[in-house]
Amino acid sequence: MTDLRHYLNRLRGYAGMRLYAQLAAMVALGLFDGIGIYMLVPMLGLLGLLGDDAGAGSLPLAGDWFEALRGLPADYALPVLLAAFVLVMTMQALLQREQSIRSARLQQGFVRHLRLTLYEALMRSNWIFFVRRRRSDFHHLLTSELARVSQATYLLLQLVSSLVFTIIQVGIAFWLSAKLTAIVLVCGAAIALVMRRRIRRAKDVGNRTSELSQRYYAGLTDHFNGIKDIKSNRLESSYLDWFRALTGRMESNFADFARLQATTASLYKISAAALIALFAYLAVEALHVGAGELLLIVVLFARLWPRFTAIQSGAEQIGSSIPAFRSLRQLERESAEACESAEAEPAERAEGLQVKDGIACRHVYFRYGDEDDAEYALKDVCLQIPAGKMTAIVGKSGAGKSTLVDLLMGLLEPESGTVLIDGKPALRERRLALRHAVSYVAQDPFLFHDSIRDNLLAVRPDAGEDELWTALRFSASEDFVKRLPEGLDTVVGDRGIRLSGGERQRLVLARAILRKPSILVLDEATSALDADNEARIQEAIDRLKGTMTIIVIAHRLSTIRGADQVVVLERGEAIVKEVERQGLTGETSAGGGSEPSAGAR
Ligand SMILES: Nc1ncnc2c1ncn2[C@@H]1O[C@H](COP(=O)(O)OP(=O)(O)OP(=O)(O)O)[C@@H](O)[C@H]1O
Repeated sequence: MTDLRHYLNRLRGYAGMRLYAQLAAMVALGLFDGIGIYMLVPMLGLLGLLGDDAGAGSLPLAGDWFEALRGLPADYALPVLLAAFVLVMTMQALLQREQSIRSARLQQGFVRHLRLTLYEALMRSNWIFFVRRRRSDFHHLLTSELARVSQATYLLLQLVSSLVFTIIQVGIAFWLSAKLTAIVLVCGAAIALVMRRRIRRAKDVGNRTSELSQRYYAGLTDHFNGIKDIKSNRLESSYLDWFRALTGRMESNFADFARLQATTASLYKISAAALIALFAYLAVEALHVGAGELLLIVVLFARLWPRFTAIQSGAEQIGSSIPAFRSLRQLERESAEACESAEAEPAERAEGLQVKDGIACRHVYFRYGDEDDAEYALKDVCLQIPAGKMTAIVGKSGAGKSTLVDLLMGLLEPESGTVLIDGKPALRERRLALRHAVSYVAQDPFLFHDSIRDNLLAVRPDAGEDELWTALRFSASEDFVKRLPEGLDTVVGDRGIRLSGGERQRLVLARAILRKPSILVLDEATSALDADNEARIQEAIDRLKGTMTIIVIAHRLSTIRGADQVVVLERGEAIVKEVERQGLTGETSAGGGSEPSAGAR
């Protein structure tokens, strides 16, 4: 119930007055429909299908109309009534059309609002939020779960419309015959009470649907990301088995829901038949109701009963979709808690913070888990990254190199200790401003499924053709891009799959340089290059020294040869080595682990 309340509040908050206008239109539609039915009896009377005493004369209000119609010349009465009937029905149809369009707009607008709010909250979340979560869950929520919420919104609007319609028609029926309507309503209420349990069962099915589709998305994302490993290790059959089992569970879950709905529909049909029999018996034998009144009540309830069924089935479906809204809300709440920038960055700050002296760590501790016994990835790290110089970070795999770089770039916050930018603590605002000035080239370079040109322009849309080629030249990519059949307009494929690892790395490096950063961070950025290309890039990076702060994570000695200082990390602890200008010799292995011969902590 709480989830439903939150959902309704959210819908009301989004739609505001539009929701009440929709409700008013629904009321008007119900009234028009009721008037249309009400006109049936005078019509049938004028057609001579009902006897005088059993016709409109016995109905409230209709008697006056009927008399007025009878006052008209005989040739005009029926055409006037029929024309009025067509007019009422036309107005109802036009209003219905307008209401359907507005309802669809409201539904789509609401779903877009949810989509946008969640996407924005995710985009504004800090890095640790992403580190601790599965990416496929975001896809799942933003696609499949949102589609379920969209469906629930559609059904909710239908349900409200059915409810309004039903209430109005029941009101009319009451007015026509309070006794008969009371009988039908008592039976209806008894049935609704019995059916309540079925809505709860629908909710259980909905919970299972959320859980299964989340697994489905997570599995698919993992499998297609790792498809090369699967194919090369001939693991297809075990993944197929997993897929068969999960889709089997999804199928039976869906079948459960279909069974639930079909049973509900048949229960309603059976009870409708029993009710009509009881109703006819009581009307004729006990209450001695007139033919006109009986006809109207039968018409009304014949139209209303399917609405009861629709209300029940709509409530079941909404019940089964509400868990999707709950998951959405939960992620929204969690990402709001992890929000690092509440509002859009002012344009002037997009320039980025220019680091003059350097970035420093003072007794920095960091760990990924928030449990007490979680291992520290960085322990008591003290170091200074001087501005305009090149610092290399080396160490064994898992020593904490990427974590340290993430802290220096302001992506992560230390658990204790301080990161200082030009001697001032790197508080949130400064960290965000710093990131505008950073270009980061990851270990696993990422390219969008787009042309090379668009991949480059993604970081600097205003860059001219000359600047693109200069950046490509810098990263030793010019030759291979020129050789591609469509040059800069060649589409690189999903994550750049149509290029070799080394080509991808060089393009990402070109993109990083194109941004003209004041801090360039290279995380094993040349690991996939051959010696020749690496040497060319190394020379280019050497030429950058003095113009920007360069931080490189490296395994190869060749990569750190030009560094001004080397930070050796070992199990999260850092040792800093000043390097003689002539470069590093074999005394320090880039794999880390050797004792420092000089340095400061
Ligand atoms: N997302 C994460 N969640 C939990 N622990 C993590 C996460 N990322 C890294 N770690 C842990 O933090 C420690 C440091 O990892 P980090 O990636 O910084 O090492 P690294 O020196 O960059 O390694 P490599 O050279 O293999 O990339 C490791 O023990 C690692 O297991």
